[in-house]
Amino acid sequence: MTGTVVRATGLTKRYGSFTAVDAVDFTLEENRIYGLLGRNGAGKTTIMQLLTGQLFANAGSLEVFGREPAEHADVLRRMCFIAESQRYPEDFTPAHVFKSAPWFFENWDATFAEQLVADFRLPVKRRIKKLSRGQLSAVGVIVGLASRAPLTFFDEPYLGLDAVARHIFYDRLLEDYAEHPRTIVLSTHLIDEVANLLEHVILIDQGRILLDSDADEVRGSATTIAGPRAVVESFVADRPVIGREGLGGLASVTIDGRLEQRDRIQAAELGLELAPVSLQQLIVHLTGTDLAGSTEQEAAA
Ligand SMILES: Nc1ncnc2c1ncn2[C@@H]1O[C@H](COP(=O)(O)OP(=O)(O)OP(=O)(O)O)[C@@H](O)[C@H]1O
Repeated sequence: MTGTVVRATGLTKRYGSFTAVDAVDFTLEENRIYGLLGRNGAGKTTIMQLLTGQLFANAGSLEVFGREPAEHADVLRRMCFIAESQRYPEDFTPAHVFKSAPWFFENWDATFAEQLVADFRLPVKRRIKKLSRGQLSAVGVIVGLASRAPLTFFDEPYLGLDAVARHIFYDRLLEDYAEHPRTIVLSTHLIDEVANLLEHVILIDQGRILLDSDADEVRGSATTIAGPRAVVESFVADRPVIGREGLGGLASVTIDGRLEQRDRIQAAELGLELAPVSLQQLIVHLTGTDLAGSTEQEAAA
């Protein structure tokens, strides 16, 4: 059974004369993992702050679990928001944070939190202000996971986390989500890393929604064709090209849309390889820039 957890209509947030969130409409459904993606300053954090009652909208309507989130304790209690630079009380240790977590999160699983502490090798008795950047992020990730809040937001939670720790986060998130489904919103620039986690993608650009789509549909909406440059270029000649890469005589060209069966057969006969397009490539195309600062080589003209 699924239901709508968040319903935003015409949601608008202005800072003075600047419109950070511009009349957006979207819903978040129960028990799905969302990617809230977009370039720096797109409005992702602002949207999450509106949803978690930390900011008031200037216009539009917002329902979270059927009510305005701000000042409704019963709604706020069902949410967990992990910010990029989460703050904790002065002189707290991670142990203090985890001990007080059940007051805020009724689904808190202390055993799961302990397992995560071991996974992240977190020194729980060290004062938070003495923790490394990555260890501080691990505290937030542990709170976000072990709280099992019905609506959980991770706003770029991995600052300073090394690759091993980030993959522990992704693995534990997926394992735990399978056992305890809930709605999770992940805002990140490391799109390729989380691509397989995401079930739905909302792409924000300059305060507006550019894409709101099932992740599988997004992935299937373009194709990469690779092989000898001349053969590839001839194959894509009349098709909508959205990206080109290559080295020497080899080219890899991405086209918008799916290929028909006869095109696939023709590509195979020409010895061309067809590959699915990464979510990141598509998003780079849609927003006009590489979010992760990719070093992929553009094909020589
Ligand atoms: N308190 C504020 N006063 C004025 N402008 C603000 C304020 N907070 C955010 N903004 C502006 O609103 C826009 C959206 O900011 P927001 O933090 O939501 O972006 P973001 O998508 O989360 O970006 P990033 O990926 O860089 O974290 C930005 O242009 C930002 O400069």
